[in-house]
Amino acid sequence: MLFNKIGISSDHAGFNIKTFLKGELLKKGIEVIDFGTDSDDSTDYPDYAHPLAKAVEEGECEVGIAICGSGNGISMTVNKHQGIRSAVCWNTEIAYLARLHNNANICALPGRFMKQQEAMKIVTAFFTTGFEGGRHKRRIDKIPVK
Ligand SMILES: O=C(CO)[C@H](O)[C@H](O)COP(=O)(O)O
Repeated sequence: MLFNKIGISSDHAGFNIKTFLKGELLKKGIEVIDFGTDSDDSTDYPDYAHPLAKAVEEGECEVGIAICGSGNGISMTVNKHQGIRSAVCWNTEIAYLARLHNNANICALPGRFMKQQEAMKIVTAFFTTGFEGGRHKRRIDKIPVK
């Protein structure tokens, strides 16, 4: 893994996968900061997305994992933060490209559409891939609204 301090958050639909991923990452000796939610009771994903995004933006966490049912709502929310590039990663190739080409700093997962082991393979691809830079750096520099 390229990162040692990871933030994680989810809504109720992502809670089970969050719990599983957190356990697996801790077993690997990675520090995990959990921004909730803390059960599968119905919640609103922005309440957990914004604290994660802030922590990644401010450097408290190097990168993050954000999980809701489809991955879309929580990814839309964290992407409102200027310093965040979140990608919905639904397979290992997309996760690899999100890092290699987009230098994504949050891996968003569709918790209702993947099994736990699949989610772990996806975050492993994300957290073991570096940014290629070059032409991709020029492009990501053009993403922020001036
Ligand atoms: O995927 C999501 C947002 O993108 C949410 O997890 C989903 O909308 C929650 O739905 P419900 O309140 O019906 O459990």
